[in-house]
Amino acid sequence: MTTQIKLHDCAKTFADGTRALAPFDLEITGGETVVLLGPSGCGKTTILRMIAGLEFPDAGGKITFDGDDVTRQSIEKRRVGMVFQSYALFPNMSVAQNVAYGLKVHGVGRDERDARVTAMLEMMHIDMLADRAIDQLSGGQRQRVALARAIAVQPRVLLLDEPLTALDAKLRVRLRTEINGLLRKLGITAVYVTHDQEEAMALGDRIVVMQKGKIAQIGTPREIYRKPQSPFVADFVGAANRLDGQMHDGRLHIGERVFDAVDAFDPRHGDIIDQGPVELYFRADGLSTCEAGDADFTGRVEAVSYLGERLRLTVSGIGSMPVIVDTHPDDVISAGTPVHCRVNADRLTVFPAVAVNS
Ligand SMILES: Nc1ncnc2c1ncn2[C@@H]1O[C@H](COP(=O)(O)OP(=O)(O)OP(=O)(O)O)[C@@H](O)[C@H]1O
Repeated sequence: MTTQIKLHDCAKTFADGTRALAPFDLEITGGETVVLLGPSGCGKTTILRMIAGLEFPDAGGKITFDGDDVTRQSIEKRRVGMVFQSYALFPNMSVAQNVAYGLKVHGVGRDERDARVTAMLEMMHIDMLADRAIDQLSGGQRQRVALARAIAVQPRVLLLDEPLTALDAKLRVRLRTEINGLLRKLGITAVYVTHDQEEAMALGDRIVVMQKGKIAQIGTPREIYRKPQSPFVADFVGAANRLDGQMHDGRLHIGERVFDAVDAFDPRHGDIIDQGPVELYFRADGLSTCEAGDADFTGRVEAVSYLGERLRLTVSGIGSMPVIVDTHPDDVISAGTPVHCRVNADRLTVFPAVAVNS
């Protein structure tokens, strides 16, 4: 059984007058994992807390679970499981007691409780830690306990607020993979808050990119990555490069060069940009190094970083700011030398220049 969540016209103004969220609509399909992604203070946690029943939307907002109006329902009635950045475990109870706690509160009998605790601990690979005290666990182990505890009560919805932020990078990636597997296996509806773009891509069926209390874009990881609808989204999901250009009769001009196969779609109006100044956003794969004869531009290598599977060049002289270009890790290129680059026009995202600061 999976739960569909709908938020309709939900805004949030706090008692001190802070407008944390402008009115928005969001539909989460049963069994789906939706990731709320955005910089600090954009309203991610506030949305999560509204779904949990820890905050209520301003008058006029409505939240439903499978069509049932839960807008004013308390957290206890909503049957949500929550996992936070800080583990919020009971330090004076063992691992097993922590996981059993919610079941006890829900009136689950002893035998069933023991069976479920065992199953949860096995699922999270912490069955050998059942009798340990919480303060004898590593950060990663604690977060596994927190997950086991949240899932044990078979919630309708699982809410996760930056659960991996406190962990080191390697553990974060490992636990992220495990959480991903777990969410697929359980088929539970999940809402996951993070400011980490990579984590959002890895976990989300869909990603909701937030900007200053508003939804900037909703889409699959692929859509968000390849078709960002604003410079903000492009920038936030890692399009570090920017060039200025001009559209003339549907063709893209960058300096002296002209490109035909460019998807110059204005996301604000839904029409094609034929004319006028544009800003181009792209990742390292928007440019490739090449022979002089194939080059669109020749720049100068400012810095070289060896990243193992690729060599990353910082190149000046192509636009007003240096651009990042990746090349083969075995290439021998040193700072201070000229480099020839070809534009991969299908990797560019084009925005009207006027949208840059919006
Ligand atoms: N109880 C409150 N009273 C007043 N303002 C609040 C309250 N809780 C949050 N805010 C404000 O609402 C805005 C959104 O906060 P929220 O915690 O949802 O952001 P966030 O995107 O989750 O940020 P972070 O990643 O830093 O946790 C912020 O400006 C925050 O300061």
